[in-house]
Amino acid sequence: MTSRISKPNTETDTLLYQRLLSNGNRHFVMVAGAGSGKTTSLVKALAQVERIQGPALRRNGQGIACITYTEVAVEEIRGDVGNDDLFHISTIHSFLWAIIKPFQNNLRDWVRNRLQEKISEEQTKIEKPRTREETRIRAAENIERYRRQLTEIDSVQTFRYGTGSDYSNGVLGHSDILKIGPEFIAGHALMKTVLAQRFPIIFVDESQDTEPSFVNALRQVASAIPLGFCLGFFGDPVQKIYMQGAGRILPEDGWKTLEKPENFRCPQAVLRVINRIRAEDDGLLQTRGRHITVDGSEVPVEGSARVLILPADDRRQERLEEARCWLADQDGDEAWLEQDDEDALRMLVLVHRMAANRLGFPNLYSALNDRSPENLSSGLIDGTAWVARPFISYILPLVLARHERREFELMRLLRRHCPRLQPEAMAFGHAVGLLNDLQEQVDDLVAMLQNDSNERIGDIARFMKDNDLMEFDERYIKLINAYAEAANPVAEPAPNNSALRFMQCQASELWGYRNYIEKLSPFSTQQGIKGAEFEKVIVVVDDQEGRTNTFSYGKYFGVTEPSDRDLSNLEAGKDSVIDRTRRLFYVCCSRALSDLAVVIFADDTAQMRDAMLEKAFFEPEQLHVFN
Ligand SMILES: Nc1ncnc2c1ncn2[C@@H]1O[C@H](COP(=O)(O)OP(=O)(O)OP(=O)(O)O)[C@@H](O)[C@H]1O
Repeated sequence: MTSRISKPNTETDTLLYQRLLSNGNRHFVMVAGAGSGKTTSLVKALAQVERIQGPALRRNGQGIACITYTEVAVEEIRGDVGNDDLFHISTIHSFLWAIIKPFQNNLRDWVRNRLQEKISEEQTKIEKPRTREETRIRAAENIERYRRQLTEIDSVQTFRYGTGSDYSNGVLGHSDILKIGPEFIAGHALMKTVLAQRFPIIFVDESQDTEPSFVNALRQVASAIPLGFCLGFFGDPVQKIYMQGAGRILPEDGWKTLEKPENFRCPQAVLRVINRIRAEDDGLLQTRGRHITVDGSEVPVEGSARVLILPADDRRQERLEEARCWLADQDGDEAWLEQDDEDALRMLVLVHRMAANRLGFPNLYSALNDRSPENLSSGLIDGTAWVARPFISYILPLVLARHERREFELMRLLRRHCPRLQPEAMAFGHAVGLLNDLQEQVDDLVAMLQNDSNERIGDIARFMKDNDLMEFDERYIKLINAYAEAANPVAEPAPNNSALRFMQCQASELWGYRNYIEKLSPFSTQQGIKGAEFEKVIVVVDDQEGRTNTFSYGKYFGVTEPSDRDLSNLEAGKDSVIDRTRRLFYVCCSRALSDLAVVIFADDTAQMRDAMLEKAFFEPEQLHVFN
């Protein structure tokens, strides 16, 4: 990661400082293209405020809030400004949660109303004459569940924030927080005052993808408190990649619009490509490009931008590796083969499933994703799914510690998790014998989790339970028993068998999964890398493997027929799958600091080449077809 804070000031930075220090209306919208230094302006402004107003703000117990879209982006900003607690840098969700958490009674009321609302929705389904019998039965079951939850929430002590909602156990999910936060801010005058007092400056980065309801709630705070409070949005409408994002933020009267014409990140070859991509959208043409200092003078970096078109057959994984070898060979640059260095190379895939296939955990992915409950599917992505947690936080680290002979870590993990090492259990036993037994069992575990082992995840869980190596909760014990009793592998995914399907996966799949969530692999999703930058970027385009309703590279490049719905959206000037895919492609291509390669898997490689020639984003000699 390059340090943003030390970059020279631009004219816009100076305008922004002046605005922040003024006594009048300080609200603003900064809008500019990729790599134009919006986040840089943001972190420099944070540092400037800290220098000038920091002591006073600290004395008053106040802070500066900086809200952005992904954890990656939070880390990027933290990397620049450090961990100064004057700055409250967070994702939208954690920001909202920090604000609403103290209002526990209001949260309980909200959940009660939400459940009543859900009951009425299900009731309406039942009452509709054309509703199918099956749906009616399911709706009745849901009503019963919601009614039960209504009684259970009364005994919830405190509500917490988790990945998926589980009201009975006091857990509010991502989507709840996004609803509650803006509602609370917009609906309570006191909340607005408290918010502005606690954070006299609120910056929102990646504002194009921020929930409109949250943007509106903040607008309301800004109108209610025109002076002494500063609301600043930083964004680029052409980088909006989430359906629900606010897009372009229109300034209110008195707000200032700040623009930045240059791109500081991309080398010339990439800048030409992204300018051509953008020409089909708002036509903004960025200038300059990345420069480096050579012999004391600033020179532009040329970089590279290539397209590799490969057949979409069942050898994709090998073909991607071959493509990387080809690039390394062409450039005489081994960095194309990089596996570990996060900043050197990133391969951007459209959906997590593509990474799962390539990293060797396709079944585990399918078990927790396909038709699975929301808490498992979202927990799959960040490693917090309850079925996976013991493996990620204890079992795999234990095996690694043993394998790598890190005895201290091994003991630390066992002391923390193994019931046999708890003081009350130790009081009656023979410590040396116990430790020897434990060592042997951990060795067995290492063998069971080897790549060529045939053990299933459920076998590992049973081993842990039978040998009292870990304390499982009741839900997990039920699952282990269900695994032991299930004679055959589950064939069809269904919401109630995801956890069992997870148990039935090969245990060795856990390693690829761990690499993925611990970010030890060079893969990221195309949506997950907003705000970030890497020396080399490989954008993997594969419509077959990464089928989604939201994006279609085939339609965007013109090799897949648009549907009637796409055509009518286009005709009506509505946001279409083509617009969305273009914006995603723009975001991906604009991440490269030096070299960009777009690897396209195509059914018909010649047709794809023609389509890319027609689009004319890349120089014709930079299109390479491999059959
Ligand atoms: N004034 C500047 N002079 C030189 N380099 C700069 C300047 N401003 C930003 N940069 C560099 O340009 C790159 C892009 O900056 P930054 O990430 O802030 O842009 P951004 O507009 O937020 O990008 P995006 O919207 O594409 O995520 C970074 O490597 C940053 O260090």
